[in-house]
Amino acid sequence: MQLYHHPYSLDSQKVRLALEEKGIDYTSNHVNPITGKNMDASFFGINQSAKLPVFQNGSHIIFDTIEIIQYIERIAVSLGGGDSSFSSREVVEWMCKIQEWNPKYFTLSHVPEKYRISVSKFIRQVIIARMAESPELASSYHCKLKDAYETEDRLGNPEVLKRSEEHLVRLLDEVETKLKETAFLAGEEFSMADVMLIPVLARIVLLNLEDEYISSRPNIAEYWVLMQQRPSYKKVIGKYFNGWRRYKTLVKTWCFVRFRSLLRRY
Ligand SMILES: N[C@@H](CCC(=O)N[C@@H](CS)C(=O)NCC(=O)O)C(=O)O
Repeated sequence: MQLYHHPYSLDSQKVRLALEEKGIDYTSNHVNPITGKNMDASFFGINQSAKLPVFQNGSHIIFDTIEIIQYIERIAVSLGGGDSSFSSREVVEWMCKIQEWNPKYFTLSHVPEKYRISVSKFIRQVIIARMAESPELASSYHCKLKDAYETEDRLGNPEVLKRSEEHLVRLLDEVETKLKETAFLAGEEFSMADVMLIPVLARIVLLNLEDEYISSRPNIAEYWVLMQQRPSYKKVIGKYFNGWRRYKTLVKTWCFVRFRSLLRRY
């Protein structure tokens, strides 16, 4: 089984947490969207949305995060390990609710403009270069290019950012109320609903917004401390984003983009 993912990608983190929690072995393939690796024809040819994660088991390829997690559950049940069961309706409802919040505009609006504009310009150049190399994929590359320009436009619209923030606040308020009653999001047991929520909280922390969104909600704050102690969290997220490593990962990616841009090597 192959997983195409990146440690920065929030949906990739959800799938990797599920794989770790269920104890499923897989081959890990890093595809960094910030350096435009998702636009390489070898990856883009099988996934013309260029989005991560992608899960492949033989000829079976899945692109949707929730579908991948449900497939992982089926594998775990067929292997019959310790914690192997299907998600209840309540768990699936929470999974869908969390997946409805798109972190894209919220994240980009908190990245300093200087970095955001350079990366966006770099990615557009990468798309143009890949389009010239693989003309048979030109129409799909063209869609990605259009998407990149639209993202920039939408980031200039305060309404878009306001809606994204309001959506996150509604979600967190609902989570806060639920965690007053139960230890985990969908009851007294850890579930795939928690797997979906942990990367959202980790993203908030990565953007230095913990005080505003987490510390101000005591039940989430307590839950977050516990979640960070799980081995799956440490392996999938903590390892990349704790202490100095957080800067190492970011600086490495930024240097790659700057260097390639200076050399005009896309
Ligand atoms: N297929 C995914 C989409 C996941 C997604 O939006 N991935 C982001 C990273 S978390 C991505 O790959 N963005 C790169 C791009 O759009 O080019 C789903 O479950 O909805």
